[in-house]
Amino acid sequence: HLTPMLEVGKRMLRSRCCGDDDDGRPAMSLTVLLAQLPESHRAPEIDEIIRREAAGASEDSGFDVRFHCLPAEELPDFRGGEDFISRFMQQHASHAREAIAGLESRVAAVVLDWFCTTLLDVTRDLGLPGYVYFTSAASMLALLLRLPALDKEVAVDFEEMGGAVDLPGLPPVPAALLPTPVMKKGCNYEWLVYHGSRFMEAAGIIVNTVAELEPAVLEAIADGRCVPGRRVPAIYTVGPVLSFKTPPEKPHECVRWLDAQPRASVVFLCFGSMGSFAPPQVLEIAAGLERSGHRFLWVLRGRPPAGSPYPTDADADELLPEGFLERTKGRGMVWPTWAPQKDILAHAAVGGFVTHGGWNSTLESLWHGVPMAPWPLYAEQHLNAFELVRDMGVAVEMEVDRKRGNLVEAAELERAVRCLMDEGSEEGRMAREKAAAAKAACRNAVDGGGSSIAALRKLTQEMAHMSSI
Ligand SMILES: O=c1ccn([C@@H]2O[C@H](COP(=O)(O)OP(=O)(O)O[C@H]3O[C@H](CO)[C@@H](O)[C@H](O)[C@H]3O)[C@@H](O)[C@H]2O)c(=O)[nH]1
Repeated sequence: HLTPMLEVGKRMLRSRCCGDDDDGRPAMSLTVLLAQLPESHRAPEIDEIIRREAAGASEDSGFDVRFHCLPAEELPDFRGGEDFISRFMQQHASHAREAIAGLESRVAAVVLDWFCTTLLDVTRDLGLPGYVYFTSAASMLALLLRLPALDKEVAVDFEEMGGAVDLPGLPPVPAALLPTPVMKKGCNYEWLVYHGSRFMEAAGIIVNTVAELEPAVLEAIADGRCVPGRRVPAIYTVGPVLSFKTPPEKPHECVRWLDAQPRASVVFLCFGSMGSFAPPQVLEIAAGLERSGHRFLWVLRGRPPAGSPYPTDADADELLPEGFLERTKGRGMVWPTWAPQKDILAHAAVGGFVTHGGWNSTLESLWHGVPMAPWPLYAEQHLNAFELVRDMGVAVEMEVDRKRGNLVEAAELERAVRCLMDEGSEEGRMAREKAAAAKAACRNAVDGGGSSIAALRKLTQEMAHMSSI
């Protein structure tokens, strides 16, 4: 959530719509408030992002960007995860209030990550407009906006209800493809219902999507079809919000390997910041890739250690079938740790992407016109996969057995990879065409007169206007 949100902030500054001073410097600055976990629980990556951004942000955008870390608090009880972040945010509310009230510059608006809607109480008390930044697709936003009403209509678990859920702007969504906490009304369910209702109090909702990618869902939200009878906050589609760093002088090993492969010949497999598989599933993937005959670049991670959601580096020799690396030498590469996904998707040798369907990965793939085969694992990824295949047509379908821990058998992976990559595959051809059109839509959106630039401009103008009242 952090990286795209920072990028949005920088883009808002860059849009220079809050009126330039005479010397040409913009009058708008950005302060990033971070609620911190105690050091014992902090991911080192986060500290690294803060350090890097704090050092480079102002320089690379030429604007005033500051970080303000709120004092670390004792952690609320994590049992079950339910409401954890909301309670965490409640603990930080007074710190956030003090920090915002104590800022030297006049505050135009506060933008809250969508997990932090609890802090809308603070912005209301301070008389400031509170916007919500939404990190996922408009389809997920539509579901969350509709969830408080849906919750009253459906007394049982959605899973038990079976059938499909009517989500305006999308084909009926099978209940079995709803995000896990919604489907089972389990851990975090109440928390999602809570956010869905609080979104309605926001001054506006900023969404990391592109108007042209999800037109029907966005229209349904704007028309009030998700929350009948109430005025929905303005939606600002500002995506794709991707931050690109200048590639390193010495290309990454994965990129150098891709340099030696023919155009659009490699299928890339990567499963986000938290995706990893149990050893039996790894064997199925290996068998499927081997039998498909296609070239592949596979980011293989090891299971997370106890207490952490993040995978470890994989021990490829231990996990892979005997002789696999030998047999696939030359046409396959297994990368056992974090990979430079953006640079890989940008490479001309990549022709398809087997992805967990996280929204950032999806946008990165579409930005480069790479068609996908989604393999959803958790969060809202099943819904994303449904939208990518059934609505946008930028992906081919892969059968994922959700009842058996999102299992994909070797034969099914082989079929899906062939479908995505074989030259003669009609389904693959269609997905490639749609992905190419999506690429054009993404690039147009952030071009001079594009929809995302226009939305950013409108947003910053609105903020400037409100702060001057
Ligand atoms: O080896 C890797 C693995 C991941 N990435 C990057 O990590 C990010 C992953 O983001 P995303 O695809 O959104 O997946 P998650 O990290 O799983 O993101 C969470 O947040 C997303 C946005 O809300 C949701 O869509 C997801 O379901 C949720 O799991 C992307 O920028 C990738 O390029 C790498 O660079 N190298």
